[in-house]
Amino acid sequence: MSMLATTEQMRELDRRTIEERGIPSLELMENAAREAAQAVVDLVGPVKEPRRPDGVIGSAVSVAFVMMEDSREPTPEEQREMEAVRAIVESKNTDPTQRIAVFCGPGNNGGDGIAAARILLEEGYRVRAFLVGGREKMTPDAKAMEARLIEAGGVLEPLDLEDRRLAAWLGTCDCYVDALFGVGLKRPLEGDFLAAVQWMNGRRAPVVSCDLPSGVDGDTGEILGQAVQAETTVTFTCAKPGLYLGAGAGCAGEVRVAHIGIPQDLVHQMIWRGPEPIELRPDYMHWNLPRRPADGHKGDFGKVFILGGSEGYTGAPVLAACGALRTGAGLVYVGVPREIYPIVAVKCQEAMAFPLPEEYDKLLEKARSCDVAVIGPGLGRHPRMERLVRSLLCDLEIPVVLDADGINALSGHIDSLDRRRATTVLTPHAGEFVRLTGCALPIQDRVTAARTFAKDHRCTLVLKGRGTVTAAPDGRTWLNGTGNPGMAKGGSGDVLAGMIAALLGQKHLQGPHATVSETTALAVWLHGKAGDKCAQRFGEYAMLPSDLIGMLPEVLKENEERK
Ligand SMILES: NC(=O)C1=CN([C@@H]2O[C@H](COP(=O)(O)OP(=O)(O)OC[C@H]3O[C@@H](n4cnc5c(N)ncnc54)[C@H](O)[C@@H]3O)[C@@H](O)[C@H]2O)[C@@H](O)CC1
Ligand SMILES: [K+]
Repeated sequence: MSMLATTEQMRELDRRTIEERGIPSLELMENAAREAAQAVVDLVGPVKEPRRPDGVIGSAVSVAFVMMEDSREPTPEEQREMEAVRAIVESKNTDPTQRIAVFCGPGNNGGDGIAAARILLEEGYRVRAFLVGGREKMTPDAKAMEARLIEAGGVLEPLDLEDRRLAAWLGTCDCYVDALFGVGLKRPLEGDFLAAVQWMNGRRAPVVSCDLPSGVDGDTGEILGQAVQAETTVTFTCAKPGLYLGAGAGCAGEVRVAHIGIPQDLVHQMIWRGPEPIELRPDYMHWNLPRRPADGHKGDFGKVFILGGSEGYTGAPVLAACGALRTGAGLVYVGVPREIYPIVAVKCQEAMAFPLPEEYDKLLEKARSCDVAVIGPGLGRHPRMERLVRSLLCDLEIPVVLDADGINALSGHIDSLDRRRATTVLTPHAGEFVRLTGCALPIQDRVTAARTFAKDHRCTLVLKGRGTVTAAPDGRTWLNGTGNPGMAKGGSGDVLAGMIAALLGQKHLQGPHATVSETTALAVWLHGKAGDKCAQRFGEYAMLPSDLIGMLPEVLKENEERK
């Protein structure tokens, strides 16, 4: 399922499941815990039986000796403590049964952790569950899970990281479960919570996070204080936007969506058919690009008009043109300033470069003869060019993809966008978005920022970055899960602008269900997918935006409808 739920929607969904459908909250928690426990088992493997010693764990033993901060002789009591710590560390050799530490917060996320601890204990793992924060804050469900844990022979201990024996045991763990906070996180982590997060992040053993990596804002991906770096995040019922946005995406590891017994019809009613759904990716094509009509000719697959380029930026319009051609465009025209025309013309094979005519009307006529325009790649910020951009926006009745300096031309002139009679897709990165709107950096809630802009200005807004957000004027929103930091290089955006235009220009791709925004989100997904394949083949350091274009045949072919 690719629908995402906000933290507020999740709370409402839980509430209605319990109150209206009579499904006990403990049952939901038990299911959630079972899924989290399974993720732990997947990481650490089946329970190992105790076996004979086969040597000393060298690196771990040194833990015992770090205790002495100066070089004085240890007191007898310190000596005993060191021996005890050493014994704990060495016990891992005689008792290889996997050790799991579960860090539980006071809320229901903590309840999930306590229940997961019991399940793992019953399976035979060495498990210790720790409560972080005061007992007085524990929810009734968390307390009920504690009672079940005790019944199963376990105990919920307070977490004291100053306790050297405890720290030594924790250091021998094979896996940590992070059940500090889920959708109830309200403010930055501090004190014992922060210390627990830092502890987990400082170890090599993997972390399984319940619902969200603690410290990640589920709606925005913002890090509140610090956040757990998870190996696996088992998120319940629906994934949350914060798992794909910004820094949160970097903390989530592998995201697994676990069904915990919330009725599907309720999920459909509240999330799928909710007023402003957020999707992880556009699903309408079921990941198959429809076959090109057999009798189609080049005019049927979209004529793309590109306006861009300036002295020093001769590559940008060419990258956009190649991106468009490799995404199926029928004909691509590239209009560039006369002084760089000879350079651009040499770089173009299939695309048709032309020098910008002196007369505006001639340029307008040329653009009007096309199905879609890309305005902006490498255009520069000369006032004359910015005026030209605004005039074209006003006069052109074909869809326009506005990128880079095309977007900059709107700052202080947003009315040029509002007056448009045809569709506009804007593709700013954070810096361009800030210039356009005057909002402050960093943009904390990128989903809301993109949505608000798209609704206010009746356009499609693609806010690029980790977890690119595509927002439609009707409130629908897509988050993108593909892509990687290797794409953060000048030129990647030009390729994307060309790709979006190519898909918008191909009429057979747009049926009753595929809106401009949805098609745009598809281009974003394909672009990221090409990036991921480039990262695999060339590595994130070396891959180039032109490699993205080179990878498009593979990506598109994989997604073409099979014969
Ligand atoms: N019945 C339900 O509602 C279910 C809830 N589930 C789990 O419960 C979670 C939601 O539970 P809760 O609403 O109790 O929320 P959490 O468990 O995420 O946290 C809420 C508690 O943390 C405190 N808190 C928030 N930020 C803090 C901070 N920075 N420092 C210290 N304390 C802070 C709050 O005051 C509150 O006591 C979900 O994410 C999910 O993991 C699942 O068990 C499924 C069923
Ligand atoms: K968590």
